Amino acid sequence: MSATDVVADRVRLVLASASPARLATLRAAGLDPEVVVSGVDESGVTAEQPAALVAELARLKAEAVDATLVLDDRVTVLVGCDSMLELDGQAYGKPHDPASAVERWGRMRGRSGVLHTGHHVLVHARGERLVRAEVGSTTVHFADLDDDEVAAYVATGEPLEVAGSFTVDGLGGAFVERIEGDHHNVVGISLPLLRTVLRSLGVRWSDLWTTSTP
Ligand SMILES: Nc1nc2c(ncn2[C@@H]2O[C@H](COP(=O)(O)OP(=O)(O)OP(=O)(O)O)[C@@H](O)[C@H]2O)c(=O)[nH]1
Repeated sequence: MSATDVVADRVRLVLASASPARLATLRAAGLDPEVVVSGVDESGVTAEQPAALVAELARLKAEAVDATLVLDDRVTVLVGCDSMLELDGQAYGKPHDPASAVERWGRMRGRSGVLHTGHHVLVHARGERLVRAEVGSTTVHFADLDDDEVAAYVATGEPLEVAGSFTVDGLGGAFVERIEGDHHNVVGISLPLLRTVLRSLGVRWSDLWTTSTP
């Protein structure tokens, strides 16, 4: 299947993620994915390295949703993702509770970590099932917050349910001094990485733009 075989009105894009940030990122880029949440229990999954962990979790999510899809004659593109912050060799997902968020910021502030996002991409076309997985990694340099700023940020609740206890595009933006690598990879899905992966699987990025693109 060549890239020219895929045309915008015959591509179904499925985002296997509950992440509002991933959905918003894809929509802002002119795509209109169908969201199917995997419900995968991430708690028991382990891996040697943080990058391998996000790759495995992205795979589990994508495969879980793929198993439920009813394919039709359209090309179906399915994307599963997982993000974690690597700090001192350890992988950190969502802190969930304020005490954990405060403790982590105590170790993040004034230092840098690597936000890894696993991308697991499946393409169904002409009876073929193509797969490619890649991990995007972005170095994030954190501001040296004082204790009051950490407390105030945690009190907003934002850090509790995001990987690494921070956002680069939300309230946490003021606490990210610079990054080395892709911005959207930090948010939760790397657009340039996805473009490259899809092209290698015969899907042209511009064919995914919806006709309703503003
Ligand atoms: N807006 C924003 N969200 C972030 C940022 N960093 C991490 N996140 C979010 O943190 C969450 C990481 O948890 P994941 O397990 O990867 O994804 P999830 O939200 O639980 O959704 P699933 O893919 O269904 O598991 C994702 O929703 C990311 O979009 C950021 O800088 N900005």
